[in-house]
Amino acid sequence: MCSSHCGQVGLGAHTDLDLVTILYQNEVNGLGVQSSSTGEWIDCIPSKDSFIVIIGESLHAWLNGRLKATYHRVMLSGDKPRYSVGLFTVPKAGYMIKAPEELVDEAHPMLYKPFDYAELYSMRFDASNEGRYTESGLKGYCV
Ligand SMILES: O=C(O)CCC(=O)C(=O)O
Ligand SMILES: [Fe+2]
Repeated sequence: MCSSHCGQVGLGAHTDLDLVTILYQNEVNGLGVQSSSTGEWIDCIPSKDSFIVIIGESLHAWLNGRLKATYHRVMLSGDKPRYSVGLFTVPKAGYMIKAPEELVDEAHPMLYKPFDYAELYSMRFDASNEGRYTESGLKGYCV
């Protein structure tokens, strides 16, 4: 059975800005991840005792694009409440995120200029919070 909000977006499509996010949810699904190759949305159906690991934009930049930041969203379904807790790993303010030399060469030019995570974060999550769902906070900020 599906209530009136079924199929509505609970949390819009976004990437996380941090390094890595670790999510744990109750047994009500709703999280979807987008395939970076096909654009297709894939329902995430974790087993009861598993964690979901999401690559954030900062790790994507630090690894000079070797891993992609995952677009994800939450869709509403059913009547049971969904609970989800997240551990967001973030660099301390003042530390610069910069791809190491080993990952930068002619075939892999540096994708992003070095940046301070705290500044990137405050740009996206300003008072309006509108930046939360911008395409990529990182691209606007430090390409
Ligand atoms: O509710 C979830 O499982 C995802 C939450 C999320 O993507 C976020 O807080 O950035
Ligand atoms: Fe997220």
